[in-house]
Amino acid sequence: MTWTAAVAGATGYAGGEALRLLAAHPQIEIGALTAASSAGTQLGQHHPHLASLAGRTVEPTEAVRLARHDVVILALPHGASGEVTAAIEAEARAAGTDPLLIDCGADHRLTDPQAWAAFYGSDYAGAWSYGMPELLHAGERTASAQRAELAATRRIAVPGCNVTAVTLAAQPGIAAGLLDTSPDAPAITAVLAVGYSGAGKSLKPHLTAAEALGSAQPYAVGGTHRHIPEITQNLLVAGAGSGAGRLAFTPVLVPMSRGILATVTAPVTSAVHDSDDPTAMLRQAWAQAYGGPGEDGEALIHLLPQGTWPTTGAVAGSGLATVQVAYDPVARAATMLCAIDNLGKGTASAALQSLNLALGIPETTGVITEGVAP
Ligand SMILES: NC(=O)C1=CN([C@@H]2O[C@H](COP(=O)(O)OP(=O)(O)OC[C@H]3O[C@@H](n4cnc5c(N)ncnc54)[C@H](OP(=O)(O)O)[C@@H]3O)[C@@H](O)[C@H]2O)C=CC1
Ligand SMILES: CC(=O)N[C@@H](CCC(=O)OP(=O)(O)O)C(=O)O
Repeated sequence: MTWTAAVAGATGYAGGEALRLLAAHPQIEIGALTAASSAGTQLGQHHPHLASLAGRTVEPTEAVRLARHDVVILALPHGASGEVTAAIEAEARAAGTDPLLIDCGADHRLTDPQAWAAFYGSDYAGAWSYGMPELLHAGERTASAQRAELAATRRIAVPGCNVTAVTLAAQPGIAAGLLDTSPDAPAITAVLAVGYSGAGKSLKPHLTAAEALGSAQPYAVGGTHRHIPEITQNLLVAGAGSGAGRLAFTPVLVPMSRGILATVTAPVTSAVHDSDDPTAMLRQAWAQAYGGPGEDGEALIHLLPQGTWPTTGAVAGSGLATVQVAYDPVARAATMLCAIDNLGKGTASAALQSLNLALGIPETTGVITEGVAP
């Protein structure tokens, strides 16, 4: 069986990566490609690497063009996609169609309208099923509840890329009750090295080569990044206590086109630091969630052998995440790392996994499971 898929925001980075994967998906036929200012141009002008789609004409983003497809992937600026998804739903109701809608933007991720208002400010568009199949729910040691939800939904919100890296790094320790997230515990701290493509393709002075090459640039410092409530939301789903609400999050732009390396530290419980082998205790929880090195487990999340560290280079171009956890006896903390490609596991691969689950086909169909090196 095949399904038609349209991509809105096709000329952007996230839309382009979704198309790269869809073009190789055996059960997807690519339909309308839409955008805004670039409507009327050919896709090859924007994505010369997408050879099979180079001659396709970019259309305006209009609900009537999108709603006739089986699947619509939206990769639009946040705030824009909420309006477009509402228009597609209205058009689909009128036409008697029921497209699977997958939004790569932030508009449908947050379940708390107040968190949306505090960090985004535009009208709240409502929460959809969260497109992270590996998200652990409280009480789970391997992920199944989120997969079940995605298999039964027609509306999917793809996670933010920084959120994905932090959540995958830390959630096994939360779900196993090994991290101290009690109300008075020290804050969880996340510092991320992030690549430029996370900021989208539009021209920004701080992203020109003259400003960015050879320089590391922190941004959204001091509790202001809009991904903070989304990370907290995930950690609470995984079973965190209210202390997880005091997440200290600092992203730093570094000179690479793609990639995120998240380093997350959190205090461990007394059960961990009083144990004979805290490292083994921590690693066991991560291995249970994802599978240990060389073992079966999550197909796209790899716990590395002890003492080896995730790198962005090893996951570039793929849908993989690599993770590691170490015990810091001086800080009485777990140091947890995760590397992803922001456009891979951070966007398009997560969208494709969710699409596959919702259509009832094997979850990793079309997802790239090997990196590119050097
Ligand atoms: N880049 C990343 O790593 C990640 C991005 N995302 C999310 O994906 C979405 C897209 O991001 P990204 O690809 O980086 O952004 P880009 O700026 O690269 O692309 C934006 C796309 O949206 C189109 N567009 C802009 N405004 C409108 C509008 N009002 N109506 C219709 N189309 C519009 C643009 O068309 P045109 O070229 O014609 O202007 C372009 O195709 C965002 O919500 C982003 O937050 C999520 C995770 C990671
Ligand atoms: C480098 C850079 O600017 N990165 C973006 C992350 C983009 C992302 O995750 O997308 P959403 O907008 O869909 O949440 C940021 O930090 O805001």
